[in-house]
Amino acid sequence: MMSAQIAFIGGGNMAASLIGGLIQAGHDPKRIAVAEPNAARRDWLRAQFGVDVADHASAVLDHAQVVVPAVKPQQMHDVLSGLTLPSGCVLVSIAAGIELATLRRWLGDADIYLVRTMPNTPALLGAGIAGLYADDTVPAAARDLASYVLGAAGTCVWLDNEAQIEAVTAVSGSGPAYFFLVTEAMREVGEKLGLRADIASTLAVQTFIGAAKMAEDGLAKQIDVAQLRANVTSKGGTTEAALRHLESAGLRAIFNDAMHAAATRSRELGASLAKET
Ligand SMILES: NC(=O)C1=CN([C@@H]2O[C@H](COP(=O)(O)OP(=O)(O)OC[C@H]3O[C@@H](n4cnc5c(N)ncnc54)[C@H](O)[C@@H]3O)[C@@H](O)[C@H]2O)C=CC1
Ligand SMILES: O=C(O)[C@@H]1CCC=N1
Repeated sequence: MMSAQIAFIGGGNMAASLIGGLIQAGHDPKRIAVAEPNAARRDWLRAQFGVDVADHASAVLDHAQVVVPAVKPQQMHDVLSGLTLPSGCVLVSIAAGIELATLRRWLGDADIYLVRTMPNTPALLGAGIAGLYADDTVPAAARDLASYVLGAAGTCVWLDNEAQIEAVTAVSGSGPAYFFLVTEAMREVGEKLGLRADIASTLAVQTFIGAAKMAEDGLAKQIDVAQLRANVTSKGGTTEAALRHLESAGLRAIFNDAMHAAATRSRELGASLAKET
């Protein structure tokens, strides 16, 4: 698998995260080719990763065993409908919302295997998690290639049905942003409480990192995050005062609404793009 030729169409945030993960896992950068229309971004990709870059998709598809279109969902139809894909390759979709049936329609009668996935940006550091789905027509070898590309950048979870990708999008695809927002808020309040900006920022980010490491350790040792939270919360203490406020202000309901909005948006995106094309 380390010798697989992998083509990315689009070299933006998510492509860079997956490429970073692959290279960190030892994949030869010369066996990764990226098509990216933006010249400054091409220079950055070359300098950062040592991968082959081109300005056009057709220039990166030669001998590709895996093709990852990493453009915005709204650009996907134009990009895919103009492509001649190598026969037998695996197309790994990372696009939010777009259903396999729509992708298949856009690709016409291309003789390829389709895998729909939802990764996340911590892939850049090998700390990603992705949900993957393929239908019964996709053989094990093709699934293994998709697992290799996303697994190089973190953990892979295969799903039972395609609709579950929407839930994955709401939890882990968009999820890093929720934690970043909380960290931003904590940093701002730290300043309001009298800390220097740089100190508030370091405290908030390092707390996020420390809590994430404890949660990871808990996952391995089967200590639930609710238990970890309880361990911080002394009876009658400061954490209890803060958590009581978060709970009574409806934090769980806010997350419920926010994550349902993400899942709904995924469905809407898919439906509107399917209708337009
Ligand atoms: N950013 C994230 O956290 C995640 C994004 N995704 C999915 O990844 C895909 C890409 O998203 P981002 O990387 O965030 O977007 P982005 O905007 O950072 O990257 C898109 C890249 O595609 C390039 N591009 C535009 N037209 C092109 C064309 N015709 N041919 C080749 N390249 C072209 C752009 O110049 C840009 O560099 C989307 O479909 C999104 O749903 C999935 C999971 C997480
Ligand atoms: O915001 C988005 O649409 C993409 C998909 C998941 C994370 N970013």
